[in-house]
Amino acid sequence: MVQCSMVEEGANFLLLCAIFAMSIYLLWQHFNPPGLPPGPAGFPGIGVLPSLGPTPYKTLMELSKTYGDVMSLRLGPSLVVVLTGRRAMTEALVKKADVFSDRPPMGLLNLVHKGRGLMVAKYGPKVHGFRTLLLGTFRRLGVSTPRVDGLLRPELAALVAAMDQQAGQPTDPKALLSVSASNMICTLAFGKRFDYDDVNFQKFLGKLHNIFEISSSPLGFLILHIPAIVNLPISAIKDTISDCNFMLDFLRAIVDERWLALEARRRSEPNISEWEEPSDLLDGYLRKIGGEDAVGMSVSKEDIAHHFLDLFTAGTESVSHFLQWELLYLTTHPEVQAKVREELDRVVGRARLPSVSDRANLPYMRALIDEVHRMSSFSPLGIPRMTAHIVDIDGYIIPKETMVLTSVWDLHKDPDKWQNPDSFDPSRFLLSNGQVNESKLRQLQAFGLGHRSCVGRQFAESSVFLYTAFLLQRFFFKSPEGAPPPSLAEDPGVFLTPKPFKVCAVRCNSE
Ligand code: HEM
Repeated sequence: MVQCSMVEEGANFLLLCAIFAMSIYLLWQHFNPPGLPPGPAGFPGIGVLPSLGPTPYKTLMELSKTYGDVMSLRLGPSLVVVLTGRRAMTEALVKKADVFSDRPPMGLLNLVHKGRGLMVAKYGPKVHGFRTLLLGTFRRLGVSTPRVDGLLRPELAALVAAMDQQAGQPTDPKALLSVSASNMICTLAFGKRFDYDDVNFQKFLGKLHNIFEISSSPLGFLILHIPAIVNLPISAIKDTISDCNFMLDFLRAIVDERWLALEARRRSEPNISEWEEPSDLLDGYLRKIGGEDAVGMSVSKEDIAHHFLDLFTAGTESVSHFLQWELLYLTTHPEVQAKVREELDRVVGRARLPSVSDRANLPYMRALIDEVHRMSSFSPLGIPRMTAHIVDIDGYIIPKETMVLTSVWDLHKDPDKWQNPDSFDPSRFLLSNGQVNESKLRQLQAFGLGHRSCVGRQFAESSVFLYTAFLLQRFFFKSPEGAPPPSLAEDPGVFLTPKPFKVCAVRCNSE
């Protein structure tokens, strides 16, 4: 009897061991399915997060030299695939766009949008329809044509006046550029700008800034890879959600006011097809309410508020970051500044205002703008994507719902593609005849690729061009007298900003 129960216990023990071993194997299989792209091993639960260091984009660039253009690793519990190099990015984001166009859950923004909005929504007919509506309205507003000059000039004039008030004294340009970039989005969205000292607008900007700070901070990085963190009682998270809700209320109020005006107009002029082109984005969106377009998409006032929140979060800081980097490079490279102003003086002069139609005749200025994009690479890993279903790339298997990062940093800094990649040299984008080298430009990827590429790109390009031309037509930018040269190193984060610096905007004397 005793012998029999010992045999039974032994068998049970073996069975338990077998079940345990099988569970471990299945778990391992679940987390490391066969055929994954190669990559560094990490620690259970946290993956390689601790070894990424303060500049993950640089660490990932180094790792890709060992593991290749398609690399997999774990950041926190989530499986992440990192694409490096244009070939791998085009293969995934363009050729297999239907699989690579979702966004992973982005903690805070998902909580705020609750399924609405554009930037964090899953790709499908609704996002496609909204992007089509947005791009169509941009076209009707003429954002890449001289029609946009008139729309943007009041804000450019206000920025120039604010810089004049500084009277050439050393000033950190960050706050001013941020309020101005935000006003550009207001102009585009609602056809109006706010005074820089408007109390409500200041409050709105403060909230926008807070959202950006937390998204770009290490906490933002952690939330992206361990979304459950948003449920922890962390005051910064609660504050950000309430900031987003404040911004939504601000936008809802504007949408409601304009909706009432539109309804009144509809009553007096019922035939909308006879109306003139929309005056701003909101006008274009509101005219769609109640109707359905080809993809069966209807628009509500609430959709509009959520979309506009995305336009502000995506559009304000990107343009403001760009301009901060541009001023920093112009200040530290006076020879480049002199060259771009010489071209501007020759082509536009000082007697008339620059127009987007001048862009084609200012190759050096275009090259300057592209070199600022390359050097700053302020979104060094793009905005994350997620696979919609299982897919193969280069013979590797990438499971459904895998986060995908694009190594923009590597693309812009690879010494095999760029001579002296760390030196600021706009002429790298020019041919020997002084014209822009279009094939070199195609190596840049500041605005993403495929179905989820930057929807505001044309507007961003026109505004950045007009800012550059307006400011350089009027001011010399130089470092404060006797101050050490400002650092060109980035403040690391999800989005890269320059370290705080001061600049003197001195009026050009011969106007
Ligand atoms: C210098 C300026 C800008 C840069 C460098 C930039 C860059 C980017 C990048 C890299 C993405 C992600 C693309 C991808 O996933 O492939 C993006 C998305 C986006 N951008 Fe921009 N952007 C700029 C300005 C703007 C402006 C001014 C607006 C609004 C008017 C805007 C609106 C958006 C939106 C809504 C998305 C999300 C699109 C989607 O998920 O479908 N951006 N941008």
